[in-house]
Amino acid sequence: MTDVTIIAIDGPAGSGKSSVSKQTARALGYGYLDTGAAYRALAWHVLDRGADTADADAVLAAASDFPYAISLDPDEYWVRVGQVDVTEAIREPRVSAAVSGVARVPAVRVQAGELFRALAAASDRPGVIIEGRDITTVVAPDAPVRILLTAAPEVRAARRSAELTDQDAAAVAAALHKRDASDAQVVDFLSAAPGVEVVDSTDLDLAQTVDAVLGVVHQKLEARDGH
Ligand SMILES: Nc1ncnc2c1ncn2[C@@H]1O[C@H](COP(=O)(O)OP(=O)(O)O)[C@@H](O)[C@H]1O
Ligand SMILES: Nc1ccn([C@@H]2O[C@H](COP(=O)(O)OP(=O)(O)O)[C@@H](O)[C@H]2O)c(=O)n1
Repeated sequence: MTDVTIIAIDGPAGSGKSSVSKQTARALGYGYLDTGAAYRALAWHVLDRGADTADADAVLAAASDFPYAISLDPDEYWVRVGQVDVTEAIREPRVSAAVSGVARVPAVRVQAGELFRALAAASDRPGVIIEGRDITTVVAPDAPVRILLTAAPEVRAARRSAELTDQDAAAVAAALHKRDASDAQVVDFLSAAPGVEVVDSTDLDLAQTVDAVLGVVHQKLEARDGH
C-alpha cells in the first residue's frame, strides 16, 4: 500500500480539470496527473503509425508498443512518446477528434488505469491529484477526496475556444460537444457517483474554482484524519 494521498477529479471537456488541478496541486505541494494526456498520446501514436483510431485492433497494436512518459510536476509539464515531445501535438484538433476511438477500447482503459495508479504511487510528493473521466469511479474509487468538476456546456465551449484562438469558435464548440457525447457512452462523467462532491464552476473564475476545490480537499482530509 502506498501512503500517497490521492485526490480524484473528473468532469467533461473544458470544465477546468487541467488548470484547476494544476493550481490546486501547486497550492498543496502535490503532484498532478493528467490522464487525458495518455489517451491523447496513444491516439497520436496510432495516427503516427498511419492507422485509424476507429480500428480497435490497430489501437491495441499501438498500445502494445507505446513508450509513454509524463511529468507529474505541475510546474514542469511535458508528455513524451519515446524520444518525441508530444506536449503540444496531442492538443491538435486531429488528435482531439480521434481520441474517443482509443478511449472506448476496454483493454486500453484497463492498461491505462494500471499505469495511472502506478505513476501516482511512485510519486515522491505527499499526494497526487489525478484528473480525467473515470478517476472517481474506476481508477481511484477509494480516494479520500473525489470531486466532479462541472460547468454549463456553453461556458465550457467558450473556454476551449478562447484557448484555441486560431480556430473557428463554432467548430471548436461542435467538436467539444461531439467528443463529450462519444465519451459519455463509455463512462458517466456528467453525474456524481455516491460520495463524490460536485464543484460547479459555471459562475466562478479560475481562482474561485481552485478555492472551492481546496475547501472540499481540506474538509475531506480533516474528516479522514479525525480532526
Ligand atoms: N472557473 C474558470 N473560469 C474561467 N476560466 C476557466 C475556469 N476554469 C478553467 N478555465 C479556463 O478554461 C480553459 C479550459 O480549462 P481546462 O483546465 O483545459 O479544462 P479541462 O482540462 O477540463 O478540459 C483554460 O484556458 C482555463 O484557464
Ligand atoms: N480518465 C480519462 C481521461 C480521458 N479520457 C479520454 O481522453 C480524452 C482527452 O481527455 P482530456 O482530459 O485531455 O480532454 P479535455 O477535457 O482536457 O478536453 C477524452 O475525450 C476521453 O476520450 C478518458 O477516456 N478517460
